Amino acid sequence: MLLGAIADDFTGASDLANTLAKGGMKTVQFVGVPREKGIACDAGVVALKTRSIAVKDAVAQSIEALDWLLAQGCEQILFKYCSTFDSTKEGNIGPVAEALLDKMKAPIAVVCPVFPATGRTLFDGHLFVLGKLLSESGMEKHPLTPMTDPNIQRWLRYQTKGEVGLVPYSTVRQGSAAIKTTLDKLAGEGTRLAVVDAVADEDLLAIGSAITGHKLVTGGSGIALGLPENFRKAGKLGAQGSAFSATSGPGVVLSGSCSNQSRAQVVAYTAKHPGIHVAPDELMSGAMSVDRAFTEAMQRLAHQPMIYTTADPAEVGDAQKRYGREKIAEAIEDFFGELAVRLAHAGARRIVVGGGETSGAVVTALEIDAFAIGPEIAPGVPALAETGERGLRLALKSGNFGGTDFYDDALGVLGKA
Ligand SMILES: Nc1ncnc2c1ncn2[C@@H]1O[C@H](COP(=O)(O)OP(=O)(O)OP(=O)(O)O)[C@@H](O)[C@H]1O
Ligand SMILES: O=C(O)[C@@H](O)C(=O)CO
Repeated sequence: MLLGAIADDFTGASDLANTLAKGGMKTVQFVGVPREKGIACDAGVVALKTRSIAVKDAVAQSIEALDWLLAQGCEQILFKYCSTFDSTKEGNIGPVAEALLDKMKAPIAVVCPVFPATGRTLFDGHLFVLGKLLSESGMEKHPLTPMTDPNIQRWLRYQTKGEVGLVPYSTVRQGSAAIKTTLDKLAGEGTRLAVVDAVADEDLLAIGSAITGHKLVTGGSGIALGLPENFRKAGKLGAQGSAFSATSGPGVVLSGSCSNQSRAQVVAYTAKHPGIHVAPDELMSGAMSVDRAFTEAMQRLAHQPMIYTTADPAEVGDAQKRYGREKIAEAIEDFFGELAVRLAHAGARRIVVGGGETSGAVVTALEIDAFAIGPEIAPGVPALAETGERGLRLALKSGNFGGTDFYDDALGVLGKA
């Protein structure tokens, strides 16, 4: 294993695995830190669910993943977080990045959430989503990590002990040598994390080349664009090949994401397929349960039903006020996890999930060990094949990824009924 990645959520892990596989690295996505040695591959992506947990737990789990990846021989480690920098002022990106730097005795790491294919760009340290400032993009209403400040340097400073630097776009556009010189200078001054501007894939390729040999890299999946080439140039990449193949069997969609794009996707999908809406009040009162949702889904299984809690920000806010943000999130995630297990047991073979936390809950409950990476369904979302005997096919969609018809497209790429 040459490149080891630690992803703070499951959709993010498959987003990164997609970029690395497309870049020509044989890539495997692991669910949590494996207990055994890894499957032979160029890049191993360990998917954690550390985005919204307590800082000390996020740090401990990330260090455990780091130790395992280093033991597999990884030369470079990538800490993958969200392209919308999902975190609170209290953590977790800064503390995890600093702990990884310390453990690896690395002088500096870049911080680059940029992902141009999905409209995430960074200029003067300010993050934009499809041309809108992060804090005006809808992300300011995120159920768990509302992003109310678009200035990534400032946001990260709340979270870190050390200084956070900036490599501005004026440097990035001069190319890889200028970026490297600036990063070396910042490192010499004691800066350990440097936010790096980028607006296009070619900027990410230049940054990728500038950070050849950096022990730690941090960012969204875009920062990985240029990394396979570094290993290729060094003659370290073998023949590529994916263990993914499509399957046949019933398909279901589980949507727990409440993002703008997810809401549009749910409307589009339920116009053509059965939709089973799960309201927080019904779930908390017991009027809706895993049993009931399962029965309703099974009656409609031939039509690829969607079970969803997706709701608009006012409804989410209401539920959070009534039950507490964490309590309602946990109840919904447990619900989706248990439901996925029941559906898989009853024959569902293709499962598409919307939302990172939701995907984490589902994949963990299904006790999947690892995934082979298949074709890209939409930017940032590959088809996945469980490596174990059961061989479920999944797609884990980040909240704001994919076009309006993503769910139909995804089930089609995973196989047929
Ligand atoms: N109706 C609802 N009311 C309150 N909370 C909800 C509701 N529906 C879902 N949630 C919770 O909101 C969170 C949504 O987060 P999730 O990561 O799944 O989606 P996302 O943030 O849009 O996706 P991503 O992180 O991939 O961008 C989950 O914890 C989920 O349980
Ligand atoms: O970077 C992104 O936007 C996604 O991979 C993600 O992490 C969303 O959960």
